[in-house]
Amino acid sequence: MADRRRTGNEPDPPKRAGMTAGKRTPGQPGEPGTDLSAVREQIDGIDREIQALIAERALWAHQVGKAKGKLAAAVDYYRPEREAQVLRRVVDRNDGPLSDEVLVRLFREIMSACLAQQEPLKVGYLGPEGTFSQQAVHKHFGHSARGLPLASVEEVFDEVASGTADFGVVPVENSGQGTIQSTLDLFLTSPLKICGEVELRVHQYLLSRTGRIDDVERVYSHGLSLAQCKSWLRQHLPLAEKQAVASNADAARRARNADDAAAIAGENAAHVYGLKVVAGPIEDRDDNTTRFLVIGRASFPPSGHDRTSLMVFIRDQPGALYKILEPLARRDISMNRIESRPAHGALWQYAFFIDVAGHVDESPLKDALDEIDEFAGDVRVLGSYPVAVP
Ligand SMILES: O=C(O)C(=O)C[C@]1(C(=O)O)C=C[C@@H](O)C=C1
Repeated sequence: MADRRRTGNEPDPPKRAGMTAGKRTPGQPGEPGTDLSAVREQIDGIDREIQALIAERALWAHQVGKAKGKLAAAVDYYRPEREAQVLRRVVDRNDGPLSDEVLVRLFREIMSACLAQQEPLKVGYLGPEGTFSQQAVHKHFGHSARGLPLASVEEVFDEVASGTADFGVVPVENSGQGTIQSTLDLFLTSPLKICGEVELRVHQYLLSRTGRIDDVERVYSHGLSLAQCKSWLRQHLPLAEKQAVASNADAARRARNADDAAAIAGENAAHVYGLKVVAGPIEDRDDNTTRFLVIGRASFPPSGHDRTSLMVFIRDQPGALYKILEPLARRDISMNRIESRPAHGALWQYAFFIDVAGHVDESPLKDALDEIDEFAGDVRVLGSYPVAVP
């Protein structure tokens, strides 16, 4: 490819050319039927159009960058609310044959590449490479973002807070195992904001060097992954020793060093660590899904379909929680999560993590929070962010 680095002085993006000449749709009169070379000619023509349109879109996205003015860094060009709106429109327009998920993935990659024209985003996650957290980074930010594998979820918080990473992606709950308390607790002392959520269907695989189940005497994995495959393990490897380690990728690394060991991890860990798939998917529930939060240093405007995470400190007094929840209920604001954790620093005080529908800058949530602030106090908004697009 020719070097087309941006100087900021490029001409305005070109006017759209009409590009549908000669295009046919399968099943319509005049289409080439099953004549292979004629069908491929159609595909070649469409590819030319797609490529020209992607290039044109990239020019416009760069123009948007210029419209935003001279900003400090790549992170300032990122607009999660706008990306969510673009993706929701993709889903609304979709009449098949490709699934919503596939089209969303393709458009995310296009936006990711468009944004990286300014400079790729740096996104911290629980490493090493090959973890589900890394998959969540790719799902949300596309492959043009630069992933920073870190040693712990705590380190992800630290690197985002210090500015080394623009954003971080941290696991917060699993459909079968519930909330990951250790992640929630980090919000108690962190100033960071939640600016997105990612839902990832998690498929677990048993991986080993030999690929033979009869060789397996030890199984390594993250504690949560072992729990997600408990029945399968009981049925197929009842005698093997189960050992919880820091991450699934760490498990894969260990399995690489011994013929009698196996790891439970995502299928891509097999490629990253040179292991064979013994069995999979082996998760007990076929809807096994992990929800991740995107953490950053800034708040973003509404996208039209948002969720807000609140942290509420409650003293041990009658009706304290009711006073917080009543203004929400009276306004029909739906609440899809409430979780209590001991508040750090004071004995028998609790922090409630509450997820509600809506954005803090919009009614009715804004009015409810104003009322709660006046009467109940001690409510921290962890962030308002677009509801995950599939
Ligand atoms: O619309 C914007 O603000 C853009 O910067 C363009 C664009 C896109 O490619 O559509 C790129 C990055 C942003 O995160 C959101 C959208």
